[in-house]
Amino acid sequence: MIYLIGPMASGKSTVGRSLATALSTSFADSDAAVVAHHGTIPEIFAAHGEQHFRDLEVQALSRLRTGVVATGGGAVLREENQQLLSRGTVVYLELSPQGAAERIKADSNRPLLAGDEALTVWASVYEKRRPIYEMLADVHVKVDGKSVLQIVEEILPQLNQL
Ligand SMILES: Nc1ncnc2c1ncn2[C@@H]1O[C@H](COP(=O)(O)OP(=O)(O)OP(=O)(O)O)[C@@H](O)[C@H]1O
Ligand SMILES: O=C(O)C1=C[C@@H](O)[C@@H](O)[C@H](O)C1
Ligand SMILES: [Mg+2]
Repeated sequence: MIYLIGPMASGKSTVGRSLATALSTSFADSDAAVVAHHGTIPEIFAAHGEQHFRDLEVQALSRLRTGVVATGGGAVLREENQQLLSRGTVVYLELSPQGAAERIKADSNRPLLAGDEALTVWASVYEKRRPIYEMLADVHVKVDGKSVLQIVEEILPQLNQL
């Protein structure tokens, strides 16, 4: 199992799909798995709160057992998920605030980034999580200024060296 971790908009879903294709394996996304069963992420946050979403995220991740899995940006917060990820190979995508600014402007699907303070929130959420991403990472790639294909080509040789 290969898990993609990193802050919101770092490209876990996009790079994960492309990495799975390169490795001729399956791709799954824990956010998409939650949404498929429980409705959109903004709806879940609004109706039941973030901790309920985290419970659903733990359930979804525990059910994904093959191939490449893109996690949600906050999945690493839960101890159960940290243990699960540690049993697989973890790829951490690092993104700068400048890179994030370009990506999150027009996106309304991340409840934690709703509103004018989106980038400030993104950065403060990231700083709290950065030590966990670094602790879990087997492979660490800085994604700024790189195409999805370039990122995949950077990940592949590092996976082979593990
Ligand atoms: N290397 C890249 N270059 C340019 N744009 C990218 C790149 N990777 C991803 N993107 C774009 O950035 C946005 C965020 O990507 P993506 O949804 O894959 O991030 P994510 O890490 O899965 O975010 P989340 O934590 O919210 O699930 C998308 O619009 C995607 O098309
Ligand atoms: O970083 C986060 O806490 C989140 C990231 C997204 O992938 C979603 O899982 C959700 O919007 C929460
Ligand atoms: Mg995603």
